[in-house]
Amino acid sequence: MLTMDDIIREGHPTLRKTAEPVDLPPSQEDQNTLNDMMQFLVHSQDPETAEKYSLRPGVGLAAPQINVSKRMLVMRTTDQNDEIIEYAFFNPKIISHSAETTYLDSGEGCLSVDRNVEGIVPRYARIKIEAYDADGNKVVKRLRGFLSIVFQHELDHLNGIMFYDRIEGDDPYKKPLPPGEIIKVNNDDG
Ligand SMILES: CC(C)(C)[C@H](NC(=O)Nc1cc(F)cc(F)c1)C(=O)N(CC(=O)NO)CC1CCCC1
Ligand SMILES: [Zn+2]
Repeated sequence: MLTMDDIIREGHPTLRKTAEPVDLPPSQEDQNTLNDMMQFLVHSQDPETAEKYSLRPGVGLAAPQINVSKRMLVMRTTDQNDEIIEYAFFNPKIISHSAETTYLDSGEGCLSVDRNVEGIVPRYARIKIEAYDADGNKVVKRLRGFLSIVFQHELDHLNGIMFYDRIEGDDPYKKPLPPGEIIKVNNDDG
């Protein structure tokens, strides 16, 4: 089973690489890896197992975080109706998104980051995604809310992006403008 020892931490070069697409239909090895990743989330969300193995309660995990530079990610969380939602995807991508952005008031953390980083992480509020499930079947889904945030955080890991890359350096708590706001541009040769 995967434990925190298998999760690489910031500074490890794999976290800054762009992960390679997975050949489809997926190999037995890639299917096993995706399953191991989902089991990590299941174990991390079970209080007894999490305590026994000192697991942080994960809601998402991307393959580069276990030093597998392949385009695979898993998510396990509850939706608006408090139902458990499990997504295990090969070659996920965002095919369209809202202009509107959203963010977690508490900011974000990461299983690969052993420190608190303050600040707003702007994410698209609603996204339409395309991916291939554990059996290699194409899925198209629309995500919003927390599910949308988790997916975007995990997808960033496939492109070598860490959540704090998206925090505005000068003003970490700067709230993103709602779409349609007039943005004043200084025409400095005017
Ligand atoms: C790093 C950790 C803090 C364990 C984080 N969990 C988390 O954010 N849980 C959470 C947040 C809520 F807003 C409400 C709630 F019920 C539970 C997490 O698993 N990840 C996954 C990760 O590091 N993937 O690479 C970080 C999250 C930050 C935003 C989305 C994923
Ligand atoms: Zn992360």
